[in-house]
Formats: sequence, structure tokens, C-alpha cells
Amino acid sequence: MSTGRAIRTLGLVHLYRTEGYDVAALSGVDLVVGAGEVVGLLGPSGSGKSTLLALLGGLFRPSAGKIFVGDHELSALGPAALDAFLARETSLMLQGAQRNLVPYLSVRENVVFAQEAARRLGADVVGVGDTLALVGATGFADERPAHLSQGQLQRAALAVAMAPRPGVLLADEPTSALDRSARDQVLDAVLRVNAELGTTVVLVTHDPDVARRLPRTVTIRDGRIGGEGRSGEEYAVVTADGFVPLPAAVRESLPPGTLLHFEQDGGRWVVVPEVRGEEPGPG
Ligand SMILES: Nc1ncnc2c1ncn2[C@@H]1O[C@H](COP(=O)(O)OP(=O)(O)OP(=O)(O)O)[C@@H](O)[C@H]1O
Repeated sequence: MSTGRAIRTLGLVHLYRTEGYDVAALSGVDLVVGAGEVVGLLGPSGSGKSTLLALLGGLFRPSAGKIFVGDHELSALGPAALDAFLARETSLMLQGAQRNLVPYLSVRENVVFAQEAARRLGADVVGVGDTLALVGATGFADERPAHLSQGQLQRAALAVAMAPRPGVLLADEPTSALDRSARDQVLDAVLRVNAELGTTVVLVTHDPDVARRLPRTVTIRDGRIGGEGRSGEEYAVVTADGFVPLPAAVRESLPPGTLLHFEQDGGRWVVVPEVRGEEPGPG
């Protein structure tokens, strides 16, 4: 049985360097995901979700900041040690299930292929049949990707991701473009992986129905953490440098430049906007 690994990022910044200008995809993300937790990453298109997931999966290194998976800081590992660590501990399901599968191999052969690659890098892998059964892929294990539905492709990609029994599963929109029944089957499979193996899961989604089934969601906005949802309750999150992004509804009623008082009321903090006209005049 695999043991989920905790994830922690500190001041994560990522710039894409393109010809002529740089794009700041992440501008300081401090995120803690507990071992064995399931977290959904939400946010508008272009807010930085895929970039965050790719950095957690070691696809590329951050421009600044640190990433810890379990006790290891990824940027402190050299290339060979990083490859071996990621092969054992972290699986990244890329957006678009087919990108995770070898097209001329059956689902079973894809899982065997992934296991062999992981074993060469030191992973302790278990039987293929168990992995296929875990994600509900036994019934189409001998089919090639071209013969599978979109939902089956996602479960096949999940089987490949789980082949090395990683401590962390990262999934980029595994339920997008699926009908409701296929979406529920994929989400059920991901949640079963978490429940049975204790794998830590971070999953990007745009789907409010998927988000509602997750115990915790983190919203990325403009490359930062813009808020969190816990069992349906929405929260603002204080960043490591003391900033609090205002929820969208609050922002609409507080234009830029609004002055705020923070007043203590028993055990609570109350935020009181300065009423216009009460500012002290000159002299
Ligand atoms: N390879 C790249 N080169 C240059 N800019 C990029 C690259 N990849 C992403 N970006 C930019 O970085 C920002 C964050 O992109 P990212 O794909 O992480 O967002 P996202 O929240 O996952 O979006 P979506 O929901 O549309 O997938 C965007 O402004 C995007 O245009």
C-alpha cells in the first residue's frame, strides 16, 4: 500500500520566457497539501493551474521558490536523483488522456510499460491486474487507446499513472469533455485510489459538480491563491507575506484605494471600510 506524501510550496514563482517578453504564470504560491489529502485546483483560464501542477510534477523547475514533496525539496535534487524520486513518488496525468498512453499498446501493456520504466528507476511496483481493477479498467484492458471511449481513456491514463504506486497523483482536468456518467466513473476511480491507497491527489477542474464532491478546493487567480473552499464554505487565504486576496463579491463593493479599518470584536476581526467624506480634510 502506498503512503501519500505531503506537498508544500514556498513563494513559488514561474515565468515563461518568450521572445520579446516574459509571462508571469505564478507570482508567489504558498500551498500546503496534507499527506493523503484530495485537493481540487480551480480558477479561470490562464490563471496558472496547469503551470502549478507541472511544477509539482517536476516537469520543469520554478523560476523562484521551493517545492517539497514529503521530506524532499525538489530543487535540491540533481537531475538523476530527481528523475528517480519522481518515478517512485509522483505521477502526473497530462491534460488529454491520449498524451499519457502509448497508442500501439493495449491498456494492460501500457501499465506494464509504465511499471517497467518505474522499476528501472527504483520504484517498488505491484501486480498489473490490481492496478487495472482499482481504476475500473479490467473490462477493456486488452483494447488499444484508439478503440476506447473518452471516459475509458481517462481511466486507462489513471491506471498508467498509478502503475508505480506513487505517493502523489497530479491530474490535469481528467474529467473535462466527458458526459456525466463517464465523468462520475473517472472521479469515482480517482477517489477510490485515494481511499484505498492513501495517495495524495491534486486535480485541476473547471466543473462545479466535480468541485462539489471534493473535500477541499483551492482557487488560483492571476498566479496566486485567490481563495479556498472547504466542504462548500468559501474562505480567503492569508499569504505568507500577509496579503489577503478579497473574494470577488467583496472586491466589487470596495473599489481600489478604499481604506479599511481592522477592528477587534470579541474573538473576531471585523473589516470596516472608511466612509467617504469622513477623511480628515487639509488643515
Ligand atoms: N509554454 C508557455 N509559454 C508562454 N506562456 C505560457 C506557456 N504556458 C502557459 N503560458 C501562460 O501562462 C499563464 C498560465 O497558464 P496555465 O496554462 O498555467 O493556466 P491554466 O489556469 O492552467 O489555464 P487553462 O485553464 O486554460 O488550462 C497564461 O497566461 C498562459 O498564457
